[in-house]
Amino acid sequence: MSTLTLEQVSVGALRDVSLAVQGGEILCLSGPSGSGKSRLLRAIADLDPHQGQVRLDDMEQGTVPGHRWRQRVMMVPADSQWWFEQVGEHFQPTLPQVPDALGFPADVLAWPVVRLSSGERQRLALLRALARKPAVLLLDEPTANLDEEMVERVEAWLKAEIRRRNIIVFWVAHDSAQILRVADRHYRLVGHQLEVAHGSH
Ligand SMILES: Nc1ncnc2c1ncn2[C@@H]1O[C@H](COP(=O)(O)OP(=O)(O)OP(=O)(O)O)[C@@H](O)[C@H]1O
Repeated sequence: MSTLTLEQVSVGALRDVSLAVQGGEILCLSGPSGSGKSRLLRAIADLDPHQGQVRLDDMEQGTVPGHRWRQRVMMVPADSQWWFEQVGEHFQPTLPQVPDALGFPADVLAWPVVRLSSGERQRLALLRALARKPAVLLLDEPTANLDEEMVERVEAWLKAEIRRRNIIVFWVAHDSAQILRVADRHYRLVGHQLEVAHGSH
């Protein structure tokens, strides 16, 4: 089972974050808007300059090219990017099974990207990331654009996939009910620190 280790990571206002997360574990991050949650995810993905070390098992972030690191340590930003015309083109070479939990009709992979709503983009971005078999998933508010029923469906699907594949997960969330449902650990960004959230389990 893989382990992601952060040693004294500092980015923006956040100082000296040291922790380790195991495969299959979901670490939720919450905190006020602008406190640095996305920046921490971007640092872990090697997308933002930072201090300190990030290691996936024996692979040091600084010793591999960024694109190779991100094949293993994959960020799903709140606003996903799509560069081909059709949805299915983003899933080459192998088209995935689209799980019922995502609520799409069978022909979704043939849809043009321009027709996607923000919630559809978000659900498909999660499917796209999982299809690439990452060791680590960095999820930035992965259900922010979904209605209440879809939030719980997507959450349950994601959680099952994370457990089944032993993926290491950082999950930025604002909703305390969601955090209770999905988190194995919960940290809050407070000033310069990452603090264990009260009631964390
Ligand atoms: N590359 C950068 N250089 C300097 N400042 C930055 C950079 N990227 C983000 N910031 C600033 O760092 C702070 C934290 O931003 P971040 O996007 O991590 O917040 P957040 O906690 O994810 O907020 P939200 O909940 O609103 O998404 C913000 O004040 C933002 O303007």
